[in-house]
Amino acid sequence: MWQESGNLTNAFGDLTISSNWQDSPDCSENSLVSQLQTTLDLQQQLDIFSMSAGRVLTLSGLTLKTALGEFTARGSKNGQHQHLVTLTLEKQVLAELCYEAEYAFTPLIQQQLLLLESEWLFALRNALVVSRLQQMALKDPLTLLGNRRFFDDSFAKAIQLAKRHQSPFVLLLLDLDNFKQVNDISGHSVGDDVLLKVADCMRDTLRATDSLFRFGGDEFAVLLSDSDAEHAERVSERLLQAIKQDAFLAEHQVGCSIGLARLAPEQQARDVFHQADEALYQAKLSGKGKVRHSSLTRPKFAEARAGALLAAS
Ligand SMILES: Nc1nc2c(ncn2[C@@H]2O[C@H](COP(=O)(O)OP(=O)(O)OP(=O)(O)O)[C@@H](O)[C@H]2O)c(=O)[nH]1
Repeated sequence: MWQESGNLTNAFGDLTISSNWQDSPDCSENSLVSQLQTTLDLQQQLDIFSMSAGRVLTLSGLTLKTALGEFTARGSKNGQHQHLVTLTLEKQVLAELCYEAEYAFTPLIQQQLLLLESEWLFALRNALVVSRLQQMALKDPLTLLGNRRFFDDSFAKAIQLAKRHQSPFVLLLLDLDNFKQVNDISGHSVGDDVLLKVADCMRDTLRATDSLFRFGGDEFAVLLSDSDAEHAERVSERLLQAIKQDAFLAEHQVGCSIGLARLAPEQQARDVFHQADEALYQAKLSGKGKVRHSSLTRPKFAEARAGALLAAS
C-alpha cells in the first residue's frame, strides 16, 4: 500500500510526497495510519482523523465533502476561522476537508495538518471505493432512488423502529397509470424521461426524511415514518397533484395510483406490504388516479365520512 506516491494540495499549493515517503508514516499499532485502516466507513475515518487533528489545534468542527455526500465529525460546530483543503491522490481529487476553529490556521498549523492528511489518503480512497460500490448496489441506476434491495432493508428497519418506539408508520406504494403507452408510442428513452420526471416530482413533494424507492418498472414506494394515516393521505394527495400538474407528464397522459397501509400492532413487514399492495390494486380497479387505504389503515375522518355517507343513503 505504501509503495504508491501521493499528492496533497492545500493553500500552499501542491506538496509532493517524496519517494521514500513509504518509510515515513508511523504504522505502529496506535498510529493514525493503523487506526484509519481499521474501518472502511467514511464517518468513522473522519472521526478518527478529527481526534488526531484535534491534537494539532483545538478544532470546532471538521467536514468531509465527497462526491458521495457530506460527513461531519462528531460534535462539530461552526468556528470563527476556516481552513479548506483538497485531498488529492495520484491526481485524483478524493474529497474536500473543511476545518473550523476559533484560532487562525497559521502556516505552521497548516503544515502539521498537511502531514496528518497525507496519512489518511490511501485509507480514504479505499473507503470511497467501498462506499461507492455499496451505493451502486442499493440504488436504481436510472432515477438514483433506492432500489428494491435497499427498500427491503430499510422497510424492515423502519418497522422495527416504529414498533420499538410505538410510533405510527405508513407504507405508500405508487404505480404509474398508462405508462406502457409512453414506451409504445414515444419510445423507451421518453419512457425513461417520464420515470425521471416522476422521481423528481416525488423528491420535491416529500420531506427529506421520507425514504423513497423505485422497485423497477413503474413502481415506487415511500416509507412514512412517524406518520399517521391522515398525514399519509395528505402526502398521497400532494403526490397525485404534483404528478398530474407536471406539464411533461400531462403531455404523455401519465398519472399514478397509490395504495396505503398503516402498521398495526402485531403486524409484520410482509403484512403491511401485502395490504398496501392490495390497496394499490383497489386504486387501479376504481379507475386509476386514486389513493386507496387498506381497510386497516383507513383514518378516522375517512371512516366518519364513509359512515355519514351510509347514514345518508
Ligand atoms: N422506459 C422504461 N420502461 C420500463 C422500464 N422498466 C419497465 N418498463 C416498462 O414499464 C411498463 C410497465 O407496465 P404496466 O405497469 O403494465 O403499464 P401501465 O400502462 O402503467 O399499466 P397500468 O398500471 O395498468 O396503467 C412495461 O411496458 C415495461 O416494459 C424502464 O426502466 N424504462
